[in-house]
Amino acid sequence: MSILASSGLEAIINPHDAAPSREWVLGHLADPEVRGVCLTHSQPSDKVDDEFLKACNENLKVVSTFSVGYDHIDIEGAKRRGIKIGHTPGVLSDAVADITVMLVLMTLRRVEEGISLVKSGGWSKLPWAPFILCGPSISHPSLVLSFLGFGRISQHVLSRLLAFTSKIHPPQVQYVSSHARPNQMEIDQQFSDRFGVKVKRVERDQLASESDILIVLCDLNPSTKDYVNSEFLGKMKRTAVLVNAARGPIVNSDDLAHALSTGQIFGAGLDVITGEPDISSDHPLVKAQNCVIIPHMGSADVDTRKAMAELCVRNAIAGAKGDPMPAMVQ
Ligand SMILES: O=CC(=O)O
Repeated sequence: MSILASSGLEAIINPHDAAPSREWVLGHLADPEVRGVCLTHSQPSDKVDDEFLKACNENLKVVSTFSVGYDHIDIEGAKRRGIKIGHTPGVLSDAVADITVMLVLMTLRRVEEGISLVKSGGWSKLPWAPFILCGPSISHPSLVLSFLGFGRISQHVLSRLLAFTSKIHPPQVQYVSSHARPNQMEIDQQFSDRFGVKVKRVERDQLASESDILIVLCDLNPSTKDYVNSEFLGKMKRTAVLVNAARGPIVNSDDLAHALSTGQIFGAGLDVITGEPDISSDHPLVKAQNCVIIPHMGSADVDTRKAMAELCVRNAIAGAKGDPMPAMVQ
């Protein structure tokens, strides 16, 4: 029996194999029989804003998002109305870490350029030379590997990347987190012991100027929006690569496009981009040969999506019944 069937609750399911209209969503929210709603982070119909919250009938107890991120939800507004929020942390960490590592390697090794060369028929015209299509080495002896945000997914990425970096000269690992903790040295020592390399929290300037590989995996919130802007990019090494697998607006797209076209940084790998999914083929970042862009598919493996679906539904059922939710946003 499915989790839903055994819950004794009834579900109203979007009948179309496409995003529902906003009207359809808002219309159902008003129904006093509706106690909870499952939604995603990627559809305009699913934005939990003032309009959404005002449409909710007063018996609605829970909004459960099929995502770990919840920047599409007005958390404070929901709390004021007594609505709990569920999300899907943990179950997607491996899948997102896999795709992040893929973007790191593709960006360093100029795979975007290589693929376009083959597809455009340009390969046979390319004279071979020792440094043709070469990029910075991931096993470079003084590699600095950095993270903007060092939560679950970043830590999964670090474990994977350490399989590629030099064993003789291990990389230095640094990260920025929202604020230093009183026991920061102890925390960093625990990370260092766990990963077998030196891990330390640094400030923004150091993150910008010292990174060879910078991976963005933090929440989008007012303090991280446009965090990577022209001033930040201007401090980065010309050989550095940037990977964003978190949310588009953390990296300013215009500033990144400029940094890539002027050689201010070596390359970028993006699973997310401001304005997605409405990104045209003449967007400067899409056109940039030193930028790999994929359409926000970090968690897109079958087992992960099944696990996310299950957690999302379990959160909704528990929230609707007033039971403790498996993964509630605090
Ligand atoms: O971006 C994906 C998610 O938040 O799950």
